[in-house]
Amino acid sequence: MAEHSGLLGQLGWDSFFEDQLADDEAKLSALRIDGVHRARLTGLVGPDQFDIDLPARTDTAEFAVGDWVLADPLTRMLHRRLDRRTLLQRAAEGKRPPQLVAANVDTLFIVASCNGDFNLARLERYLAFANDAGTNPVVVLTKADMADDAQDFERQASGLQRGLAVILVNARSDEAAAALQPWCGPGATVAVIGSSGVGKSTLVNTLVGNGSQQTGGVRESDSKGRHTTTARSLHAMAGGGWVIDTPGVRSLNMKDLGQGLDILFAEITELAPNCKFRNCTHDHEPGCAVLAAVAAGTLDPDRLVRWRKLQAESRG
Ligand SMILES: Nc1nc2c(ncn2[C@@H]2O[C@H](COP(=O)(O)OP(=O)(O)OP(=O)(O)O)[C@@H](O)[C@H]2O)c(=O)[nH]1
Ligand SMILES: [Zn+2]
Repeated sequence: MAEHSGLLGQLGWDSFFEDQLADDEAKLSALRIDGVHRARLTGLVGPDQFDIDLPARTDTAEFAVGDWVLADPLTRMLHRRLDRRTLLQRAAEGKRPPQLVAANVDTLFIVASCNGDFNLARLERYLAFANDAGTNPVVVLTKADMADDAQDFERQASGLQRGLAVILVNARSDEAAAALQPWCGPGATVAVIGSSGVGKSTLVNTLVGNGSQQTGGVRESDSKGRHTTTARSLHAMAGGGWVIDTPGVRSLNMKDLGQGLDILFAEITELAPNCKFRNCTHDHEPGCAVLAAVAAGTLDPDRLVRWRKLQAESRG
């Protein structure tokens, strides 16, 4: 697969995927899935998009945009999907399995704006979701150009999780792309989530560049050399790397977000072993280290209330 290493690397290929190859798989092509349809998958090899030939009974619902697959280099017949580094998924109704939304996203830009819609509990849910998916969350606070005290929003968001990066931007300005460049660049994959109207489209357009919603010069041709038009889900960013923007990512809602709480609430998680009872709910129990921390003023009582609520939901 050496002949592809440059192009593959730009698409996000690295040793995590390379190490999964068996000896007899070295001659296969690696493609990055950029389109998942009912009976069809498309994948990128460098800048070229191909239809992937699917064996009978392949369920495309088992694939997500951002997945890496191996295929025959000539026929593009699917061989197998590689293990994922990260996976964004949505809770389904009832006992149905979760719906796959995007795979191998390195960084999730959680977008909120510096105005009356700003809501810490909502940000916590998005953070829990990012943690659960295995992605690195970065909070992007838009409309900083319209706020009287944008730093105050930044301060509040920064307190939500240890080591959390919080970036103030005007999503309409190219400076936003520069500020987010540490998480972009060749080989990086990002996705953007957040409530309606916070500036997700605006931010994606700024990251892609040139004011166009275009796709970074991706050519479209199927295995027979026919040109096809497919809604693109993986957009090349001007500074390198890819942003996944799909209806699936955009419509993630609160119901989908209730896991990954241990990382988000590390200050609570770390106190719990000091509680007298192993199954302490930090609500009323004697000898509770968490309640003691609240009483001592070292733990924010609002955080405990929100933790309890999310905890109950995630068990729900
Ligand atoms: N001044 C300013 N306006 C912004 C900024 N970000 C977004 N906007 C404006 O806010 C409005 C909503 O932005 P969108 O990008 O459509 O928001 P969205 O999150 O994609 O919204 P949905 O499609 O409903 O999910 C638009 O009019 C943008 O121009 C910003 O940082 N500063
Ligand atoms: Zn306790």
